[in-house]
Amino acid sequence: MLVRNIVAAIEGMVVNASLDGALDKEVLGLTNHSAQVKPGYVFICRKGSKFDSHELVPEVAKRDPALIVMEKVVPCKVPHVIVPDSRLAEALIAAEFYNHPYKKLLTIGVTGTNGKTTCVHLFHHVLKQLGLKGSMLGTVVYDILGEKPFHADNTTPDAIVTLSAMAKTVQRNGQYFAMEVSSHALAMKRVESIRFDIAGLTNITRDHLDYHQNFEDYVKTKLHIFDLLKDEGIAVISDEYQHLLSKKVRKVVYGISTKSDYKILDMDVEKHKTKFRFSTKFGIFDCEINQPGVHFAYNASLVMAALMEIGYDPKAVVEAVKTFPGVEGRFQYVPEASLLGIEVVVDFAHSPDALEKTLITARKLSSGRVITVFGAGGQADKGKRPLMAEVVCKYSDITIITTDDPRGEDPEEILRQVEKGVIPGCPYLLIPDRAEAIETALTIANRGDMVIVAGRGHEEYQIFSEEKKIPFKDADVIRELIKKVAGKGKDVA
Ligand SMILES: CC(=O)N[C@H]1[C@@H](OP(=O)(O)OP(=O)(O)OC[C@H]2O[C@@H](n3ccc(=O)[nH]c3=O)[C@H](O)[C@@H]2O)O[C@H](CO)[C@@H](O)[C@@H]1O[C@H](C)C(=O)N[C@@H](C)C(=O)N[C@H](CCC(=O)O)C(=O)O
Ligand SMILES: Nc1ncnc2c1ncn2[C@@H]1O[C@H](COP(=O)(O)OP(=O)(O)OP(=O)(O)O)[C@@H](O)[C@H]1O
Repeated sequence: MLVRNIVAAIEGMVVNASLDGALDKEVLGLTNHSAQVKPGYVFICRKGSKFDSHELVPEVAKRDPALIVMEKVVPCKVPHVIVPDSRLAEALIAAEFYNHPYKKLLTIGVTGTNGKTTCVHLFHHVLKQLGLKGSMLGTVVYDILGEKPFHADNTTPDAIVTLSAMAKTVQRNGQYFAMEVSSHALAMKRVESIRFDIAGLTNITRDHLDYHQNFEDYVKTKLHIFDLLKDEGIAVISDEYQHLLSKKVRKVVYGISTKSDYKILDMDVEKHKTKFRFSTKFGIFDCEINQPGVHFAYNASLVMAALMEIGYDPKAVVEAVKTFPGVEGRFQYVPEASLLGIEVVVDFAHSPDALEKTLITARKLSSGRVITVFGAGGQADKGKRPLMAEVVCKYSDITIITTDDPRGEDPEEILRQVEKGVIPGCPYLLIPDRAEAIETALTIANRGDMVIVAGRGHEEYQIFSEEKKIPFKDADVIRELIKKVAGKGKDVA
């Protein structure tokens, strides 16, 4: 690919350019990080939250890049263009450089406050069961066809990483690409040049109001996913939120209400699964998903409605969902809890709505009390902290407020902000040390009680600050603490 093709991809937005003799130069790669610039690369400057890489233009210019894309003028002698929005330019350039790979794939994007990971893993699982090959990107894992799965920092990577992963999927004869699309990604234009066959919205409830100006802005940002549909693409949305989608698109509604095209009937939440009947234009099917809770029936319905709607065999889709093992840290039982005669569940719930859905499930399944251990993450929506405590108190017999990932904030101050939401009269404890908080829950639990350890799910490290990351996986810590508490001869009778 030549520099002229890259410049053509952003033609409408270039406000100034210095391209003498550069247009026929070969482009060998793209990057937005200075350390990765090699001769022949396009370097895209970005102003970030910590750093503005325009400052590095003089240094990068010495490495013979094919082109530098900037948002403001930094004098330099290498070919460069000035654009008003370098993140948008990055998205357009990446699509061009990787030859618009989304056109050759069944592309699936799922947004929503909660449930994205579950839905995307489920799409990946079902499509593989149906005999297709493809890739998946999300919070827990990036599983790119032909590569070893790995965990990455971002739920949704930048445009260069995403489009490169899509291109590899095409090269390796993959047929689909399923990805979580966070609201940050939509706002930062990481998926702006991708077009989806299926765009799903699980729900929009309180979260991320540190980043988005207000709830209206958050909703608007999430709904933008539906502007990114292919011509024949479908918008899959639950009955509760379908009224928000006024845009003229092929809308597929799922849920329990009569407004639903794909309707959930007769739901039955059991210890390890949720059973329901699914009424569709293809008939009524007996469905189940191996995770307990109404919310998981909703996630399964999004996936089934989407795949049935685009032509996959409904029976095969329903059967494939039944074999889904679930996602680590999403209503995950710790089997060793039977040593204490109790149930212990690890769940990634870290927003008021996710906590509510999880604790409603816990209340239904517990034959005894519900004891909840949770905290709030640092450097994230502070307004949700007391709301989380309110929900936990409402559904728990005992609330234990502890530390999540403080990410540079004072853990004790976060605890105090969470505590403000405690409903007067609710029994609660403040135990800053997470292991101690979990041990306390295990110690005070009686036979038949259920302990919910919420907030960190699959996560392997507790992040106190950029410098201080401590290995801490809730499920592993719980296993060790169960042995310790059982070893002390806790009477479970
Ligand atoms: C606040 C935020 O969104 N940060 C993201 C962003 O970093 P940034 O632009 O702020 O980076 P920066 O460090 O200020 O640097 C600015 C620019 O300088 C460049 N740079 C920097 C240093 C250098 O030596 N040379 C250089 O060229 C960087 O490559 C970057 O282009 O761009 C990085 C690369 O694309 C992201 O990894 C990083 O995500 C961080 C990890 C993050 O926490 N993001 C959160 C807010 C986020 O996006 N979360 C959502 C999920 C939320 C959810 O659903 O729970 C997500 O999709 O991950
Ligand atoms: N449809 C849903 N509605 C409400 N809560 C849900 C739903 N699905 C899952 N949850 C809750 O949200 C938690 C996170 O689920 P999941 O990882 O699937 O969502 P996510 O959108 O990927 O979250 P994040 O953006 O924080 O990574 C679960 O552990 C569960 O408590």
